[in-house]
Amino acid sequence: MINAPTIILVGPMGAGKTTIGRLLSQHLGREFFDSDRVIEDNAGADIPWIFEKEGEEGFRRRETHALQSMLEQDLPPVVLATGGGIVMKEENRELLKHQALVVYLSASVNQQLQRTSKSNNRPLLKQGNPKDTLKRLFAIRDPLYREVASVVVETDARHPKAVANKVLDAIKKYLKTEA
Ligand SMILES: Nc1ncnc2c1ncn2[C@@H]1O[C@H](COP(=O)(O)OP(=O)(O)O)[C@@H](O)[C@H]1O
Ligand SMILES: O=C(O)C1=C[C@@H](OP(=O)(O)O)[C@@H](O)[C@H](O)C1
Ligand SMILES: [Mg+2]
Repeated sequence: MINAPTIILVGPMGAGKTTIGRLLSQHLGREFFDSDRVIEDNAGADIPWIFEKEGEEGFRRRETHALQSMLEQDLPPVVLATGGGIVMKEENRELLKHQALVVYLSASVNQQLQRTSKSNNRPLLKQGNPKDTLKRLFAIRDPLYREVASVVVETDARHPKAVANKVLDAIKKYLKTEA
């Protein structure tokens, strides 16, 4: 068990935030949340529906609200997976930097493409060429993920369990240097 604050996973679509977050929460005996699920539960609708009816702007408003309400609650430390675009708003980045231990799960564009190709629920990858979109988003967002993260873990060609172990090791190392 480690004595860390709330752990928040950031990174691009397909980095494995949802998958690794769940594994980490099980390992740490903590509750697991995913901001995308919180948004869907609050809206009573899924993400494609929200994008269709309210546009990306509406989704981002809901995302900030979900992040704020999660971090404002006086919960014991949890594991929170976020959506890939959470770093786009400065107010979100400020919350992330100051309220949690943030882990950036990084992945190459090819790996992101492979991992996102099986599902149909990411509206940003439904318009245009998905590889070009992922490349464009990576150029904008990679520096923002690095800005908010205390720890960066590369996920390419690693089984989810191996990634989760790597994250735990990286967190322990980070906490030691902070102590
Ligand atoms: N390290 C990994 N190796 C292989 N497949 C992975 C890995 N991490 C996640 N996946 C798979 O990739 C897909 C996307 O993962 P997900 O956790 O939803 O990513 P994110 O939440 O970052 O978009 C899922 O099908 C998941 O099972
Ligand atoms: O990168 C993004 O802007 C998005 C990522 C998605 O989450 P995942 O990163 O878990 O796929 C989801 O929040 C939404 O489709 C928008
Ligand atoms: Mg996810």
